[in-house]
Amino acid sequence: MADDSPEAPARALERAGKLKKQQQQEDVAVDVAALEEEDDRDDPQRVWARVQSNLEELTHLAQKRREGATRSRASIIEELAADLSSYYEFLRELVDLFLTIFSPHECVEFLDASVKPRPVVARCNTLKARRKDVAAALVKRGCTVEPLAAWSKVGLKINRSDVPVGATPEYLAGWYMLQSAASQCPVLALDPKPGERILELCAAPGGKSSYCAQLMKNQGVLIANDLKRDRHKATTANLHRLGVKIAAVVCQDGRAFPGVMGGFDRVLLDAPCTGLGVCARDPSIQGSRTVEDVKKIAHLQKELLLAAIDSCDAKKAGVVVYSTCSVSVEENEAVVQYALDKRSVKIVPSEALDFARPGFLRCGSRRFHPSMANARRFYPHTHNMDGFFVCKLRVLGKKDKKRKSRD
Ligand SMILES: C[S@@+](CC[C@H](N)C(=O)[O-])C[C@H]1O[C@@H](n2cnc3c(N)ncnc32)[C@H](O)[C@@H]1O
Repeated sequence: MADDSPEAPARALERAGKLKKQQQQEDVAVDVAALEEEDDRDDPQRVWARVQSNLEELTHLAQKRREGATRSRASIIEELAADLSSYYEFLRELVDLFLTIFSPHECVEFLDASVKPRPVVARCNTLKARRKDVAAALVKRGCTVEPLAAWSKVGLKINRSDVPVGATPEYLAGWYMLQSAASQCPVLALDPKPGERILELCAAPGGKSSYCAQLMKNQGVLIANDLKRDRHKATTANLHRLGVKIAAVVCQDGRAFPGVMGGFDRVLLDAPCTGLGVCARDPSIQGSRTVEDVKKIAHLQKELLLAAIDSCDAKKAGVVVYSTCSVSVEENEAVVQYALDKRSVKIVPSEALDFARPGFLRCGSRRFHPSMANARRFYPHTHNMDGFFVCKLRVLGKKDKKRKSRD
């Protein structure tokens, strides 16, 4: 029966008000639940647990399918990539890129090692001191040191130090340079000899150039070139401190270098790159580098590599070493393959670097020359070194080879 008493409108209003309030409370309750759910999903512990369970599921996918599981490999990888991106704070597109290089399990190992610092390494400068003297001086200053590795005669790993090792009197006197283990490898591949003409095309701040001068025993000619004038002060200061007497510091765009000087016995191209192998040193890389950056820089790297080859003395079968501190295939194997297609060069082994992983012969739909196995890849999770790529080329003849097929 309809309520037509005088109080009816007031009661109806009150009822409506109560209903509205109840509805609002329910809405808030729903939102809080949704937020809690979302927070829980992003909770690092839960994300990590999901990563582990997805890796487990991928390992036993066939068996799980037989037992009735219905998730596809693609959907597991999709969730894994999203979780890895949130857990390690890498852009999602970078995680996708790493998943084209590594298996899912290895990708997790790589990311985990990538965000942890690498050991501090002193490269002893044999132009001024012996390794045992450097070691003794550092120990006296409260450092704990050990030889870097069997492949290095000059590296010292500094495990603990009570003093800033970049400011000791021995450092200032040029007895050693702080240089990561991986950074020393391109120079070992180049193998410069006393009396030779050596070019480093992208040399600032001079870490690798000074190592070249050391192996050349300060005999020969060393050109340390870099595009960026503001970086030259650091190069000059380092070369001076380390007692290098054979270097000229030059400021040219490396792409135009063959028009400036040529006829070098060996050329090192330690190319500008995205730095995807050295994220621990610069954490901003993981949240800012994009796949578009990789493409752009690969274009520059190809131009620089052709210029490095053209700066060599083709008659003397010159040597070019190409290196980057990136792990992307686009900046490494693809750049070298471009040079193989455009110039008369072949990839040769870098014997000193046998311990590292071989370059890729394929990645996704890309195929590379079989000799790419002579290139070397270094990773934080396998070698406790920066992510690096090193490839040694021998120049076979004059430029502009028009290849029809890969031989
Ligand atoms: C990876 S760093 C070189 C590090 C150096 N080899 C060392 O060991 O100390 C790359 C260098 O390339 C230089 N660079 C960038 N574009 C260049 C270009 N077009 N020509 C020459 N140098 C360039 C940058 O200024 C940067 O110093």
